[in-house]
Amino acid sequence: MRLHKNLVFTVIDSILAIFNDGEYADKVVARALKKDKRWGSTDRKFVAETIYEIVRWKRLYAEIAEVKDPFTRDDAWRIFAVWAVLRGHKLPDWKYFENTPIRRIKGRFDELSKIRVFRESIPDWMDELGLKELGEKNWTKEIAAQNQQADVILRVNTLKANRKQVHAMLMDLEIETSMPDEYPDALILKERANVFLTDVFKNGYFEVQDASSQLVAPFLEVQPGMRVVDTCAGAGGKTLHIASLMQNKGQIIAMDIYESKQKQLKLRAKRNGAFNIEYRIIEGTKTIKKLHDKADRVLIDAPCSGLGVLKRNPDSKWKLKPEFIDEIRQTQEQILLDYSKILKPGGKMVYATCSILPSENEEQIKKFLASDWGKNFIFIKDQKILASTSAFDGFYMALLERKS
Ligand SMILES: C[S@@+](CC[C@H](N)C(=O)[O-])C[C@H]1O[C@@H](n2cnc3c(N)ncnc32)[C@H](O)[C@@H]1O
Repeated sequence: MRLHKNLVFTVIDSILAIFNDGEYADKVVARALKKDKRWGSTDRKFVAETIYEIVRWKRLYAEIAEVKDPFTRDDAWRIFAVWAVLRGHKLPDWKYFENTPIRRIKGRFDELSKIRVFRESIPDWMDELGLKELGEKNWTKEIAAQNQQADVILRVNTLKANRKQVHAMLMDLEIETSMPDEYPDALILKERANVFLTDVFKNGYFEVQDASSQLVAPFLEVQPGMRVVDTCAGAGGKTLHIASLMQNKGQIIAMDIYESKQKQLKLRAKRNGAFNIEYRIIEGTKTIKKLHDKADRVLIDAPCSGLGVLKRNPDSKWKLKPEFIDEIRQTQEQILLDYSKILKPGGKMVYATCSILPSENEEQIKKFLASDWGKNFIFIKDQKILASTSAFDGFYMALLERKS
């Protein structure tokens, strides 16, 4: 594809906003795509994918381009030139590309590809953490897998239709999907498409949700008629899945500390036709105490480092800080102790994260079970999902039962 100036200018503006102004890549991409109504699907694809690729490979490209944070506009052009050369584009005769050292770029790429932090384009601290927690062999495979572009995966809303029906509805719109055996409600897009624009989406027949994430709600073993508390519901990816598994029978209490996320969940629930959800904002310990011993099932989809979902959020490589991971581990520990009290004796609870670090996952569960309160619980099973073994997001989930 020929490089078009207005598309490339948009990419340059966008990467500067992400790298220098700390903006989130998804928001910047959404804004960039609204810039010019005349752009066709190929143009939009170029803008979105190029921004994400440059974000993903920032450290490698900056090293090859010999530029350092914070980037000037000229630096951003040099980074772009590295991207273009490595992707095999013929550089147009624009002034920004004068004197681009094409052979040197390729040579530096070959050299730096021998060193993991550059090849996989990650900060040193992240590499050290991954090595310490997963060991050399697993970390090397895992970080490589997390640098692949993520598939677009849908979860069929079985309150409205079954998977075959939604597959057919999308086929009518020339959106081809596959139906993986191990994920009963999932449809995987064969080619990327903006599914949010379809009436099938607007009428609530599916949500976009990674395949690994789709394993969490079934892990909780919910049944229609139960009382289920989703303690960290956020915008409700898992709440909506639980609602469909419960066939709208029983009660779901969706909680979070942020009202803005709950607002999104309310809109999604309406679209999905999920009627059995009550909403609560956690304002302090009182909100939790009122629910002590009341639930058949509790889901703790805990806040975490997100180190299992770098495919989807490559800018986390640059935004995440080790201090944040230390803090979030403490939050996880506290949440497990506090929110597990919501469970009735005999009830079951799932603790889940989208992290691949044992210190946020199985080690948190071990610590909980060894605590005074944790002695009231039985460990039933857990599942550790790496992106390198599943081809989907990295996730962890553990099922515990409160003793009767
Ligand atoms: C992994 S996200 C949840 C994703 C959501 N369950 C879904 O499936 O879409 C973790 C959520 O925990 C919330 N959170 C952070 N600290 C919390 C706390 N102390 N109590 C409850 N929720 C908290 C965050 O606002 C965030 O929405």
